[in-house]
Amino acid sequence: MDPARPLVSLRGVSKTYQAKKGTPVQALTDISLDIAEGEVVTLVGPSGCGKSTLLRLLGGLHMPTEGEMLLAGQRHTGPSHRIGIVYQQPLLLPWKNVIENVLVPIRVRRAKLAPYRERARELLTVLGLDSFAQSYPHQLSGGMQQRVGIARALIQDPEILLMDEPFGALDAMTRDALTVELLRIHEEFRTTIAFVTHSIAESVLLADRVVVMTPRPGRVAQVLPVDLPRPRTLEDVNSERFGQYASGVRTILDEHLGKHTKAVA
Ligand SMILES: Nc1ncnc2c1ncn2[C@@H]1O[C@H](COP(=O)(O)OP(=O)(O)OP(=O)(O)O)[C@@H](O)[C@H]1O
Repeated sequence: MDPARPLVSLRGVSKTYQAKKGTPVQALTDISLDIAEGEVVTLVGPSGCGKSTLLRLLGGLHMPTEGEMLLAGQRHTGPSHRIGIVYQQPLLLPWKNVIENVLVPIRVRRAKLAPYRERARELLTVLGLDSFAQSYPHQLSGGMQQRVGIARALIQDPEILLMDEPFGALDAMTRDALTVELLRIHEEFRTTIAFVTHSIAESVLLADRVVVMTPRPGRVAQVLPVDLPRPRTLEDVNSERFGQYASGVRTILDEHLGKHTKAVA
């Protein structure tokens, strides 16, 4: 990481939602965080602490109430094709086949499709979906649909990939398979990733740094560097060092939450 030139920089960022009726909700307060190019940062914290809000700010989908956000040194003021987003539900268009779903962001930008078709096929191959390019979403399992969502987020070669509990709705085995897939994608493309999860194990396995957040209004409780060698595999979760990192994250969560955490091992 080159701290002198982070890809993303948040300085004193706060976010308050103004309800039409009722009291405003302060979701985040005074977040300062740098994310370096190629880095994987995972965000963990109790339910409602503002993780998704932070990701929406990074995605330019919401603006902070206070503070400053920079993307590659420029003020970050809205959505951009330089940012790919993967949600918990992939929300594929049911009337379009897999390859057309992957190409949706290109259509939305009204860019020429032809140069991206080859890229879409490459991504489907990387994600093990090459023989499903012409299939429709209802013909795919939940894990396969999420892979399409990941390919769709990668189609524009984003500088940063934002992932909001992308594997949270999947069964444990599919979740493990996709975690391995994501590690492989990161090895191959070195995409910068910000990843929200409730799983401490997932947060440690993926991360260069785990950002542990406090209960709402979310602040950064602590940033924990994870110095495990890459490439990583699922086997790594059995190592002693992995266990130490995981219990480090749990201790910080417990300090800030008591025992009321939704996080799981
Ligand atoms: N659009 C909105 N308008 C008003 N309040 C909102 C809005 N979005 C989120 N909130 C509130 O902001 C707080 C943070 O929500 P957010 O979804 O960012 O938390 P989270 O950490 O991602 O939660 P979870 O882990 O349960 O997904 C919550 O109290 C939530 O009710």
